[in-house]
Amino acid sequence: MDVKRDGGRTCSVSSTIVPRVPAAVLPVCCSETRNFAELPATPQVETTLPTLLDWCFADLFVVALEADNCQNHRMTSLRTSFGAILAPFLYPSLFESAAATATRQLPRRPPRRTLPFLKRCAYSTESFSSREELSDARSSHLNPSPDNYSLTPFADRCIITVEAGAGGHGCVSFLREKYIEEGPPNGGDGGTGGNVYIQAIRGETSLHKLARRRLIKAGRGRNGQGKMKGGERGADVLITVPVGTIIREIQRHDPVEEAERAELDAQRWRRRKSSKEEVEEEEKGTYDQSKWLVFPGTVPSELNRMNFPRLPPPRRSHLAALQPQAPIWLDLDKHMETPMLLAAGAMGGLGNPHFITPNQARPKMATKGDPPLKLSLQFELKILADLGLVGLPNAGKSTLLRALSNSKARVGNWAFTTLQPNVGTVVLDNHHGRPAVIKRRRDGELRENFTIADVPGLIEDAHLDKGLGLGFLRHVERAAVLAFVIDLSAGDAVEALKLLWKEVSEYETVREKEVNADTQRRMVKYIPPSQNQPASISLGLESPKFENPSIESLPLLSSTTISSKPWFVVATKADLPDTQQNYEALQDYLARVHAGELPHPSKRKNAWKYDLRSVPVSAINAQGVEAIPRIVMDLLEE
Ligand SMILES: Nc1nc2c(ncn2[C@@H]2O[C@H](COP(=O)(O)OP(=O)(O)OP(=O)(O)O)[C@@H](O)[C@H]2O)c(=O)[nH]1
Ligand SMILES: [Mg+2]
Repeated sequence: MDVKRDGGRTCSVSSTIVPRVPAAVLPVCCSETRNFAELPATPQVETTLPTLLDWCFADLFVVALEADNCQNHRMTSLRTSFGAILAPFLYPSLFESAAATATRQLPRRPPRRTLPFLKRCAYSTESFSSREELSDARSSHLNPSPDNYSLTPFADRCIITVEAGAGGHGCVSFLREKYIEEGPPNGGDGGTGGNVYIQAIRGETSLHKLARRRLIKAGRGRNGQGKMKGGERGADVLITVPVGTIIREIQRHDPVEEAERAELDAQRWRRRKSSKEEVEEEEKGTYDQSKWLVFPGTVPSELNRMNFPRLPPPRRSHLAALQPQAPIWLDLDKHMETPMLLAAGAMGGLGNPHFITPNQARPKMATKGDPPLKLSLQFELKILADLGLVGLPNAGKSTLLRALSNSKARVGNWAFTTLQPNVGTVVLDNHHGRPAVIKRRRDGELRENFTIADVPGLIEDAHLDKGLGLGFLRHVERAAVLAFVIDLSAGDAVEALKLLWKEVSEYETVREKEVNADTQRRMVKYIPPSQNQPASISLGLESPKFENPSIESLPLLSSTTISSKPWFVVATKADLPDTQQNYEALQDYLARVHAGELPHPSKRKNAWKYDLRSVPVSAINAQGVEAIPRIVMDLLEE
């Protein structure tokens, strides 16, 4: 163990050997009763553990713990450095005796579970007047009762029908003025329907608001009016989704596309007509109630005599060019500053002035607004957290999340306490303006925080959809770094790690198959000549069509596979007795995997094993967790 002294003012102890002593006591004692001058005089001395413990435990507890209002700067610096390293679990026997001594000597002090001076990330000390209060607050925060949690509504999948606004109808109207008995037509066009936009924004964390709605419909355009007044546009709709949402099209009903197809068929049909009369006959339109509006009060006999022109060709609004190509496949993995058009509103109908012909100066018909584009979309949220926690049920993932962030995830001593993912944010500067870890993002921006996703526990055969694990593994699939949370008190840690990797690796295989199937789906498709055509036409020579030759982008090949992500192990419950050997075995295993002596637990070839680290923590006491932000920051850069 190295004891470093810096001019007798500050002191730090660094060691891989962690003494089993009440961490609250040790540094405080040192600073209060014995000046640092009493530490061995050489700047860096090798000192034996018993020596240090003797020195610390001589008779110093009472004084130290009573000194609650101590402002000693040295003590503060000591707190941090000792607090960061003292994880009293590797020497249970020493701890037993030390703790017993401490308990004997402390006068009338209720036993405390947590250590008062240990700093926990993102946990402000300012709101607590005394250290005891702070200790109690931390204790209840990290070891809460099962009903002390906040449950935010959460949904990560939903299927929704999105409908753009229908067009408003055109108007049949004539000018009416004094002395003008039969004025010219002046019916306005119908308004265009509202558009549906989508935007991924950072603040959202769940799709539950969308899931409740089922149908999202933009406003219908208003009908045109007399005096050439065009109808008002329909109201637009904006769908906001969390960053990390994937949108897939399941079904589409595009009336304009159908009309275009019908129009194309009709054109071909006309081209083949032999006699001119037949073509002329065809040029004349017929009354179709779903397409035409006639002047109010027109009786059926009059309707029969009316000459309806051919319907105008199908139209799309100019905005439709900005719509994503069909079939929609969007991966909104970045915050969007501006919304993106999902479905453009339908065009409004035409007013009666559009149908003036030399033979018909006062047309008594207008067209109805176009029906809207309807899309059935599947939304899937894959949380984009920086760190994903993977662990067996009851391993202590949620407690770890609470220890690192201000999350109020549910904690309970039974499996499957967590039923939905929780995302916590670790503020690196601890809200004090001084960054605990200074790291920059790739774009040069200072990294002030990182996010952690705690997902329900995995069980054996989770990849066969047992338990809750598989459904939620997609949330860690997108995490930049993975933390495998292993309970040291629950049997062989190495076996637990292998089991977790097996499930993760199986899930990866399932995902790869999905991607391959998707690639197949997006291959160029041969479409035989339209089946709607009359038999006589389809017999003719028709050039085959190829649908979507290059419109659709292929699935993201750049997304890193799970096994190639950087990972580390968080060994929890290290405060419990008899966990030391288990941890040592785990460390040994990781070292051998790193050295290439043992295969990677995922059994995959290009799996990441460059800097395999393990952190022993006691999340319930917030011990050892300080090392995690640093490791995550290092690995995020990989
Ligand atoms: N002694 C000790 N107990 C711990 C520690 N961390 C968690 N626990 C306890 O372990 C139990 C399970 O903790 P959780 O955080 O709910 O575990 P989990 O992995 O989130 O469990 P699931 O959500 O069911 O997957 C709780 O009773 C915690 O108090 C620790 O470091 N030391
Ligand atoms: Mg949990």
